[in-house]
Parts: sequence; structure tokens; C-alpha cells
Amino acid sequence: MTNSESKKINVVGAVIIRDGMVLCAQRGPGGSLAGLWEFPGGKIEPGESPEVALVREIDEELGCAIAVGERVAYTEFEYDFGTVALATFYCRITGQAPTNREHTSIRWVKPADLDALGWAPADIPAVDRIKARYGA
Ligand SMILES: Nc1nc2c([nH]c(=O)n2[C@H]2C[C@H](O)[C@@H](COP(=O)(O)OP(=O)(O)OP(=O)(O)O)O2)c(=O)[nH]1
Repeated sequence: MTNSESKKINVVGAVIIRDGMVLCAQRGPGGSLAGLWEFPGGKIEPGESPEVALVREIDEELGCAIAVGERVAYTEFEYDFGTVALATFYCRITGQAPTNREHTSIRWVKPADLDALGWAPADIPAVDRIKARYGA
């Protein structure tokens, strides 16, 4: 087993779609994958289901309530700091509009324009699925 395989990080990401646009979030400077774009979300805590973790993370990061729908993609990607197992889910906002609390920026993007952002590598399969489904 390689070192990176020994550390699997279970992460959930929310593909929030509103009015045909996808909510994208840019990671801050300093941490892992600094400046790259991702789907809001984060690490699953012990005992949490992916759906419960996603509702908690989106409340923390964006201050809004969501309904979690079907899975978009599941990817395992080996970064130098460990292997991220990323599960993304289509989500719908059920309450107030999101506000950016933790990211450098958040942006609503048309599916066909998603490629213009510099994505965290683990997210590429999800981005491709979203484009295939919604991008013209
Ligand atoms: N939230 C989120 N994280 C992602 C995505 N794609 C991807 O590779 N990741 C990585 C980045 C982080 O290493 C990890 C998620 O952890 P996190 O969101 O709690 O990140 P963090 O900044 O608090 O943690 P850290 O890695 O800086 O310690 O998964 C994604 O689409 N959404």
C-alpha cells in the first residue's frame, strides 16, 4: 500500500442548480488545492451519512438549506496529501439564497461554461456528467 492509499478522505460535494446555473466555489489561498474550483461541501464526519454531511456543510459554508437528490459522480483521486473519495450529489436550495462564508468566491455558472474554471482534479468526472446532462 502506498502512503497516499493509507489515508482516504471521504468528501461530499453539492451540485446546486438554480435557474439552469451551477453554483461553483473557489478554494482559498494557503490550504490544499488553493485557488482551485470545487463544489461546496467537505469531509464526512464519523457516523454521518453523505446526505447528512452535505446538509451540514452547506449550512456552514453557505448558510442555506438544501434538499439532496441523486448522485452525480463518485471519484477517488490520489493527491499528494492523500486520496480524496469524492461523492457529488445534485441539490436544490429549499430556503434562503446562499451567501459566501468560507470561499474566496462563489459563482453561478452555465453548465456549458464550467470548463473555463480551473477545477480540483477530483471534480472533473462530475463536471463532465453535468455538462453531458445540462450543457448545450
Ligand atoms: N468540498 C470539496 N472538497 C473537494 C472537492 N474536490 C476535492 O478534491 N476536494 C478536496 C479538497 C480537500 O482536500 C477535501 C475536502 O475537505 P474540506 O473541504 O474540509 O477542506 P478543508 O479546506 O477544510 O481541508 P484541508 O484539506 O485544507 O485540510 O477534498 C469538492 O468538490 N468539494
